[in-house]
Amino acid sequence: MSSIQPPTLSFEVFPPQSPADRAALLTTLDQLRGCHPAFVSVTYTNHQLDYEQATLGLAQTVQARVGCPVMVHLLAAYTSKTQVSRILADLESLGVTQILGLRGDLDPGQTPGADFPHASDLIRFIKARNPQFRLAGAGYPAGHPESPTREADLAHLQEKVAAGCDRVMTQVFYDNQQFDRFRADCAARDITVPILAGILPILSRQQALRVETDFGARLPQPLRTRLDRVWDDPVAFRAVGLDYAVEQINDLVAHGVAGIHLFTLNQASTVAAIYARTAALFEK
Ligand SMILES: NC(=O)C1=CN([C@@H]2O[C@H](COP(=O)(O)OP(=O)(O)OC[C@H]3O[C@@H](n4cnc5c(N)ncnc54)[C@H](O)[C@@H]3O)[C@@H](O)[C@H]2O)C=CC1
Ligand SMILES: Nc1nc(=O)c2c([nH]1)NC[C@@H]1CN(c3ccc(C(=O)N[C@@H](CCC(=O)O)C(=O)O)cc3)CN21
Repeated sequence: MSSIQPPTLSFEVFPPQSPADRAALLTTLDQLRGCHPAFVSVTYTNHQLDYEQATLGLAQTVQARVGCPVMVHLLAAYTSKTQVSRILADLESLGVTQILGLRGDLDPGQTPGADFPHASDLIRFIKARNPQFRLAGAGYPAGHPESPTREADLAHLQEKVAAGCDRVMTQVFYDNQQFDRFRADCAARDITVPILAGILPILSRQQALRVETDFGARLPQPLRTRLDRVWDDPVAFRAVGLDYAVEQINDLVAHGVAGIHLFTLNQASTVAAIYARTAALFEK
């Protein structure tokens, strides 16, 4: 008998911006309920939205509709200590116990605040104020685009873990060997917390271009070749992207990944397509 734990399966959703988007999201949440997620994460990537209303509002909806634990994203760069303290109190009253502590993307038109220059500063602050929260931090299999070296980036990740993260969630990636190297590098630095692999299926041409420019991911040549062949056929393109994500997940699980975190982009059809082909791999 193998005593190896099956990996966890978790999902990311984001606050909708229109009534039509909200309706689609609710369908997605109903779909997620049937996937028995270990948790669902709720982003805050749009600074135009009110955090309490958008992220905390959606956190409540997920709790009610999916019935699983929620992890909220909290961004350090534009948030003050006073705001974080208020948000932590709100999270406590909502029963949300998990936080992904990020610096977040910098907006060229907006000067970041001085309280939390890096994610580790936010994570340390939360742990000191409220140790019962479970914190996660972001990891970069390809290295963070702003980091001078991969080494520097790993040192910063180590700092986040020392500050109190009990899990690492990776940036999207398409090269599993890169992920395996990242895992080995983490282990060599005594980063022993579970590393959850962030998976974003490439379902459109726009997405293929975007993951490289915005997220610093590299598309390996075999994937490029497969996408190139269907470049002008959106339906076939989507099928290739889904196939690749399923292959990627299978291979990561075969290599003992701690968990898969699927970026759903709030699309029920994406969740359904991936889950139908991978459900047996995960803990229930
Ligand atoms: N993975 C995810 O789910 C999401 C990720 N993001 C990412 O958030 C990124 C930044 O957030 P985090 O990774 O949480 O930020 P971070 O603060 O850990 O790292 C940001 C950059 O600063 C560097 N850095 C970290 N600590 C440092 C220190 N003490 N001294 C000098 N440099 C240091 C890092 O190496 C990296 O280049 C964005 O660029 C974006 O990629 C944003 C939303 C969601
Ligand atoms: N640098 C960075 N910023 C992030 O916000 C971020 C990451 N990395 N990595 C992990 C996840 C992935 N995120 C993503 C991934 C894709 C889209 C995206 O393609 N959005 C579509 C709209 C989707 C829709 O509304 O259906 C877009 O065209 O912007 C958005 C956020 C957010 N997270």
